[in-house]
Amino acid sequence: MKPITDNNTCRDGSRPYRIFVINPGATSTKLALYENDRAVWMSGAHHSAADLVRFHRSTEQYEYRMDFIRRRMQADGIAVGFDAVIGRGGLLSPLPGGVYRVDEKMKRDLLTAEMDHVCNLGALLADELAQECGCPAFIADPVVVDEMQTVARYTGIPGMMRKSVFHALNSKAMARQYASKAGQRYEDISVIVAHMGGGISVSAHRRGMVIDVNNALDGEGPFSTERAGTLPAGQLVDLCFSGKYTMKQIKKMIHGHGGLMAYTGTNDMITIARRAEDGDEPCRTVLDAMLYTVAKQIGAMHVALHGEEKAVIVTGGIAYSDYCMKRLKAQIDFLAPVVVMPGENEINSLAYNALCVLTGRIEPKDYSEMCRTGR
Ligand SMILES: Nc1ncnc2c1ncn2[C@@H]1O[C@H](COP(=O)(O)OP(=O)(O)OP(=O)(O)O)[C@@H](O)[C@H]1O
Ligand SMILES: CCCC(=O)O
Repeated sequence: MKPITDNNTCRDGSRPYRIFVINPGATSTKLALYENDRAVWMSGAHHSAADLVRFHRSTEQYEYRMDFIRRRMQADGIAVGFDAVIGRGGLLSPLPGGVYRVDEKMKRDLLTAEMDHVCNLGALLADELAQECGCPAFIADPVVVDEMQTVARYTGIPGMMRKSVFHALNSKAMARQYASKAGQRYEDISVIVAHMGGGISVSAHRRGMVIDVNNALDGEGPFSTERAGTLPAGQLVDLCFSGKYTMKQIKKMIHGHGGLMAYTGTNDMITIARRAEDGDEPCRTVLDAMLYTVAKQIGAMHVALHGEEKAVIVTGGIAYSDYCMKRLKAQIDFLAPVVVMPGENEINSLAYNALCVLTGRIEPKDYSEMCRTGR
């Protein structure tokens, strides 16, 4: 994170800003307390499948996650007294990137969101803690950031438009970090970012705007450790009408039990890569196939950017895998320099965004107003 050197204390200059960060993930909750740009407390845990199996929709996990947060805070003596609370943004209406104040409409929209993902809880959890201490709650660069160019929105069926749903927060943060290290502004360059986590999104960033990206949640693009990616439409239709599966079962094949999980029985890339390296031929072939779909998607974004990208950034948990990175790079390094930035920077960038609001460097956007006027 870029260090803050000016105007980074409370308005009266007496103490640093206290920013509480909540990042609910599919199988984890990550928490942090920042004083200005410094993390003074970090906590979090993996939630086991056994713990989560009783919940049908992610929003049903609200009490469970809030209880987890309070227990972690209590255990480490973190009192509720903050200048801002910021959470990961959820599946709202499509929005331009930026920081948004949590408001009543946002909360209602998250509770009734068509698409289900636990990131829908970020704003709701943040709001409860913020209300308790009378500070503002925010989200930043939610997964629905939509800056797609018009031609990227079309499908071959009128009325069926593509949606921009991707790892916006981390992808933009990594692209900014790359630009800053190269002595440039994110707003002045083009880059491709491949986020390889539980889902995989490959986004084309042109001068600060993501002009095209695969919908990582809804059957588009590469297949991933647990998602099916783009499927042959005709065969999918046949499967849906075969009478063998319920809608819920088909959705599970696409999202959750698809991809490498369906072929290998695990969604853990560490295990899968080890098996491939140890000579498990079927495992190696399907992993190669997944990496091939990622490489092809990167090629597509290269075209979207007219080949003007300064780099292809590869990020997310899978970017830690030397095995995967070596095999991916070999397929794409003729396009542009490949920069591997493993892991994710979500907690850090959420805190940074909140600090920018508190210090007046970012004007938070009004979600309700944005929905009403489209601006
Ligand atoms: N050191 C590592 N080597 C190889 N793979 C790793 C390593 N660490 C994590 N992974 C893999 O990364 C994947 C998870 O990545 P990440 O934590 O970015 O995803 P997530 O937060 O669960 O989902 P998403 O990023 O889609 O929201 C898992 O398949 C995990 O096995
Ligand atoms: C769409 C971004 C979140 C995910 O893939 O899990």
